[in-house]
Amino acid sequence: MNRAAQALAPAEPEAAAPSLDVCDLSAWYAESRVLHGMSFDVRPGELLTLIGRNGAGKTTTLRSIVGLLQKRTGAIRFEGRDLIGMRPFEIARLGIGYCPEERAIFSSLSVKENLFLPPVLKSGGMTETELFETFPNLKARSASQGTKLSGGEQQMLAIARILRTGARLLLLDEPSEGLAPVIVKEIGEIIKRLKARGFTIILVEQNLHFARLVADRHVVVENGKVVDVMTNAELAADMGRVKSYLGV
Ligand SMILES: Nc1ncnc2c1ncn2[C@@H]1O[C@H](COP(=O)(O)OP(=O)(O)OP(=O)(O)O)[C@@H](O)[C@H]1O
Repeated sequence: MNRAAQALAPAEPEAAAPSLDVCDLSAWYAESRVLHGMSFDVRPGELLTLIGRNGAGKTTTLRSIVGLLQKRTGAIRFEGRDLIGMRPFEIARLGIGYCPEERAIFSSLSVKENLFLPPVLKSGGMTETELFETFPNLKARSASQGTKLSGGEQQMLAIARILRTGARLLLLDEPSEGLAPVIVKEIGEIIKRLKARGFTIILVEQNLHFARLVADRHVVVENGKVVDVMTNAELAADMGRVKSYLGV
């Protein structure tokens, strides 16, 4: 292309700014330092997994993002705003939803009561109709008590609950844990649908097979640090690379 044509050519579109940008994040439980300078980013609409051995610091990373660990340094920018120094309720209001590993379903409340427990924090959250369309099993069980639900139904309820709040960035901690393969597949389909609706998702996951089915990129965590980042295609082409980190 000659110079005149170059001058007229449209500029390359800039890569989308990250939705979440974690930079040199360290975090402590009391005096015990668990994260040692974590850095990674997530682009809008992307599904990123955090994978690594037990105790690597994946859950702690999610808890640091949402402010449940207050002793943290570095930067965590969400849509350009630094979350370090903010309280959990302020972070939730920005549109970040956290679904913890223990699911935290209230056993004495019905499905519907559990669903409506967290307040709507931001506009754009799913309506009851949309939620029950996305989670038909929950509609059938809407009057059942939390204790009567299967593990898979509890997991679906825990995810559905944060979708009502208006969160656009979802942090999901091991949604496949302890569930039968057929239920894991259903959860995978739901996560794919949420991604198709434009949610940005960070998924902590030990189940590599599940992670491969839903993710765009994978961040490998070891001893509170990022030791590798790979696209889903790179993971599929070289499973040995990630298995060596996980020791499986
Ligand atoms: N409440 C706590 N107080 C003190 N140390 C903790 C606490 N929770 C976790 N840790 C420690 O922090 C480290 C990281 O734990 P974390 O739960 O983030 O790991 P993980 O990668 O999510 O692994 P897992 O899959 O086992 O949950 C571990 O050494 C763990 O023992």
